[in-house]
Order: sequence, then C-alpha cells, then structure tokens
Amino acid sequence: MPTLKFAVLSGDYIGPEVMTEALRVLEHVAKKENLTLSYQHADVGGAGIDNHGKALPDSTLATCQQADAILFGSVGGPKWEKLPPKEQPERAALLPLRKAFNLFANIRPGLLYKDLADASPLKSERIPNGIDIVCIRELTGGIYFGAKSTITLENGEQQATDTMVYKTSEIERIAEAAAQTARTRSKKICSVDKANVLETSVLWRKTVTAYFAKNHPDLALSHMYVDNAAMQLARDPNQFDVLFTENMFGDILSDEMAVICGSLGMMSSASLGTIQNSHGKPFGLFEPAGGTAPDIAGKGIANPCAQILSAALMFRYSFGLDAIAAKIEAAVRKTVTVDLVRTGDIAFGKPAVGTKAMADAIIKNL
Ligand SMILES: NC(=O)c1ccc[n+]([C@@H]2O[C@H](COP(=O)([O-])OP(=O)(O)OC[C@H]3O[C@@H](n4cnc5c(N)ncnc54)[C@H](O)[C@@H]3O)[C@@H](O)[C@H]2O)c1
Ligand SMILES: CC(C)[C@H](C(=O)O)[C@@H](O)C(=O)O
Ligand SMILES: [Mg+2]
Repeated sequence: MPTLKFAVLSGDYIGPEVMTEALRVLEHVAKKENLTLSYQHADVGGAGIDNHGKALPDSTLATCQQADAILFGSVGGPKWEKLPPKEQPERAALLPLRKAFNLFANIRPGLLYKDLADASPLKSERIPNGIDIVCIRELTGGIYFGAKSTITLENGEQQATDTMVYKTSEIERIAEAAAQTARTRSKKICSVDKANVLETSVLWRKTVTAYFAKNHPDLALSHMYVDNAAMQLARDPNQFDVLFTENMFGDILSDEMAVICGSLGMMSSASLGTIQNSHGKPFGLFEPAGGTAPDIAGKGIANPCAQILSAALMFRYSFGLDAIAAKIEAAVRKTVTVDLVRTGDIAFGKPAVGTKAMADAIIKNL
C-alpha cells in the first residue's frame, strides 16, 4: 500500500474552507483505493504571521522539505495589507516557497466542460465543445524576482522600480516543460511575449525559436504578443492548445483563462521543478490559481473544485497515480455537468449549493 506524504498549507480566508473539503475527498479516495495518506498541516501566509510572527515559518519550510509534495490553499488578504509589502503573505510566503523548491514550471489547465458552457462569459456558439487549453507559466523569474526599489528623488517625489530579468537557461527550461506538455496533446504550442517592446521578450523569442528548431522541430510553434493573446483568448480560445509565457503575463492570462472556463473556482495548478521526490517523481506544489477570495470567505460558499482538482494533479505529477487523478477529475466533471450540483460562481440561474455540499456530491461520484 503506497504511502503518500504531503504537506498541507491551507493559508487564509477561503484557503482552509476549500482545503477541508479537498482533504475529505482525498480521505475517501485513499480508503477506496487502498492508499495511505500521511499529511501534515503547517501554517503559511497570514496564518504564519498570526501564529509564528512570519509568513513562512521555519517549521513550515521544514514540513515541506520532509514531504513529497505540497498541497497549498491560498494566502493573503485585507487583514495583512497594512504590513510592510515585503512582509505580506504573498511576497513573504508564496514567492519564497516557489523559489525554495525551484518550482519554475506552473501548469494551469483551462478546461471548460461542454456542459458547463453556460458558466462562461463567452457566447456558447464560440465554444460549442467547451474549452481545452493549457497555460504553462514561468514561475521563478521575471519581474516577480528581479531587483526592486523605492527611492525618494531630489524633488521629493518617490520612484519605484521593478526589474524584469531572464537568462537563456531559464527560458530554455520552461520551453522544454511546455514542449513536453505539447507532446501529450496536439503538438501545437504558442509562445507569448512582448518582443516588440521588452528586451527580455526579445531574448525569450530568440531563445524559444532556436530551442524548438534544435530540440523539437516537429512541434508547431508559433509566437504571439501578449496583448493580442489576451484578445484572442476572449475571441476564440480553442485556437490555442498549449500556451506558454513568462511569469507576469502568465499570471494575468491565466485569470482570464479561468473566467472564460467558468470561474477561478474551477482552475487548478501544478508547479513543478527539478527536485525528485521519494517516488522518483517531481516534487510539486499544487494550488488553485485563484486567491483567498475575502469577499466570500466565512460564508461556506466558495467553490472547492479548484482545490480538489489541484489535489488530483498532485496524484498525477508527484505520486504517478494517473488513474486515480483521472477518477477525481471525472467525479468533479460529472457532479457539475450531469448532477448539476454547482456552487454560486458557476450556477448562473441554477440553484447553488455550498462548499461542503459540493464536496459531498463529488464524493458520491467517486
Ligand atoms: N495563490 C495564492 O495564494 C493567491 C492567488 C491569487 C490571489 N491571492 C491573494 O488573495 C487575496 C484576494 O485576491 P483577489 O480578490 O484579487 O483574487 P481572488 O482570486 O481571491 O478573487 C477574485 C474573485 O474570484 C472569486 N473566487 C476566487 N476563488 C473562488 C472560489 N474558489 N469560489 C468562488 N469564487 C472564487 C472571488 O470571490 C473574487 O470575486 C489577495 O490577498 C491576493 O494577493 C493569493
Ligand atoms: C498571490 C500572487 C503572488 C500569485 C502570483 O501572482 O503568482 C497569484 O496571483 C497566482 O496566480 O498564483
Ligand atoms: Mg494570479
């Protein structure tokens, strides 16, 4: 009976609400499939600040280091927004965690089930078969991690600087991750940049072109500027298959993908890097693409699907349990499209259920 060892970092606001339900789903799956779950909770983000004085406590980092994967909720929110920016949960916990485990490849599936098309703001005739695309986002470089400063100029006004930095090797490794994903799909891949303006994008496009010509000449590579990509996603998302891009462009485009696919509450993600875990698989961090949703926290109405689907990705990527991941994904799909059990964010005219009832319905389908 394989033991699946992972750290559970629920975080803040809706983080613990959706994590509780994801863990119930995993407990059910484990019982049925004869798997042993060995997971340890640890405080992160605002919870880390409140309980340990620090967004990423040393004990939390140690818990992650001892695990084979991290199941992450989300961090941040109004309670900690008055802290100095560098101490806030997002910058002091999530980004260092991604960096500490070298999680440079963030996979965000943009999947809208055909029978959930009414939850998309796109007209259904534009997406007759739903949407099925993937965004591969570079996660440990770019403007998120370049030098930053805020200074006061001689005339007394303030000036802030963020720096976008990329090295060839960082671009090549995300290009390789994107190529590997494209090989499992239609072999069509679009690199998104802003090479008409940014030096980092000029290097990005040149590096990607050379890398694919040398290593993946059979893949259909195209390039697109990010402003056009944002527009094309809203116009005809299925013209893409695999889309890959740098850190900040990927952050923005993936939220757009989430909403055209129904809701942020449906979008899972896997962040992978270079570390192998004790299963001989990539150590990963698995989290919803969305945040802590303070506007709906505490009401028991958050959609737990993104967290549950992120757990499915953990089974697939970090534990090599593809068939079990597929069962969880199928149960979520059946719940929202056949049983029509939906939380408010994807209900649109249909009766809505709460977080717990949604998970109960998914468990029934497992
Ligand atoms: N990975 C993370 O930890 C992460 C990601 C994004 C944002 N954040 C943080 O979350 C906080 C709130 O950010 P925001 O409001 O810009 O973005 P958000 O993603 O939290 O919310 C945006 C909108 O989507 C809705 N939404 C998000 N997840 C949902 C779910 N599971 N079910 C139903 N509706 C859902 C929210 O109610 C809100 O209306 C900020 O502190 C931000 O920095 C954290
Ligand atoms: C909370 C924030 C730091 C994070 C990001 O920008 O990467 C989030 O928006 C995401 O998409 O995971
Ligand atoms: Mg984001």
